[in-house]
Amino acid sequence: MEEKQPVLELQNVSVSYDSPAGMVHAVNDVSLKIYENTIVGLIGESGSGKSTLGNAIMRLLKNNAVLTSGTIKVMGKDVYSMHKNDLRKFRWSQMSMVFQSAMNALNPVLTVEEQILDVFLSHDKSMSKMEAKKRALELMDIVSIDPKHLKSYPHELSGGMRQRVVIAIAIALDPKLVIMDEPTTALDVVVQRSILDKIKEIQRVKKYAILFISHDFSLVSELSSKVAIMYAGRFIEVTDSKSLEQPERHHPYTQGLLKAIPQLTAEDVTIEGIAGNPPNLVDLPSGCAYHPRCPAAYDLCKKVRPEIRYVDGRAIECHLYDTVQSEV
Ligand SMILES: Nc1ncnc2c1ncn2[C@@H]1O[C@H](COP(=O)(O)OP(=O)(O)OP(=O)(O)O)[C@@H](O)[C@H]1O
Ligand code: NI
Repeated sequence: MEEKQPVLELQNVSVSYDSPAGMVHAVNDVSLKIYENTIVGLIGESGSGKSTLGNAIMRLLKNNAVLTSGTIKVMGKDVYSMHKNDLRKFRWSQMSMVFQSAMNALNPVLTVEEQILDVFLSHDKSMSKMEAKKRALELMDIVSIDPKHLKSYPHELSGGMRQRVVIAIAIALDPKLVIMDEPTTALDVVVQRSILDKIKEIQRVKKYAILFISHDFSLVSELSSKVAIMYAGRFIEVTDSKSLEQPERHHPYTQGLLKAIPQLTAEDVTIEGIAGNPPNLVDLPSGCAYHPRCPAAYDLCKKVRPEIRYVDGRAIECHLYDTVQSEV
């Protein structure tokens, strides 16, 4: 049987920033496939490389960043071998991103309607203003914003509404892949919940492939079917979300993160954080980058970087699991 084409395919992707302190190895050798109608979560501590990867997929890296290895394909097309003009059409129509803190980056001098119309009219020169206005109204309905706010300026809207506008802009052209970088982080819990429910609802209807970036483990595992756990730029584990209900047979870092989630039902609600800090990405530790913080680290971990092993269907980079099985 012919294998279904992934919407997003990352193959051994690495990204570095050129900085005065040296090369910052922000993303290191990550591989992942996301198929249509699925949400994959990407989690990791601050500075682990999540946004860099999102920006890399969109080919919107900062000037001092370089894709040092690997390929990024969206709908089978290599994003980095695309001609600039094709890329301009491809971006937003096939792949889009809700950028971290984007709700604070809406243009303050344009109304919501002007910003949405701009997306339609800049991508489809043949679209009439009438048609674009009709589509903007439909979008407002999808993200549940009263159409009267089309005439509002961003500062007149609440944070939750601005975030809905940003999501509306990202899905305006009905892309196949939507990257959402911490789309609810700055919002209070109630608003966060309503935005999440909205994302789930839109995803169900539109069958998007979504890469959902967050540092909130419980939120990500609720929303996604699969989760990639990033540490020092590497996917140290890629697992189905369901498996996260059991703390056994995961990467020690994943286990540390799981322990850090407050268990509201448990009698003992002490939260154990992970001791230590993430490594300096200019000068990564030898062997496994997690070894200085890992309670289970032994000699080999300091010397040799672990290859991926497949443990109960999870891809784990850890020496504790010594049998290197092939992917089944
Ligand atoms: N323009 C830049 N120049 C140099 N280094 C950078 C630049 N942008 C990011 N970095 C570094 O790259 C690493 C990864 O950053 P990135 O923003 O991708 O992390 P993140 O996982 O998204 O973090 P957060 O959860 O805080 O958003 C960090 O060490 C950061 O300091
Ligand atoms: Ni980020």
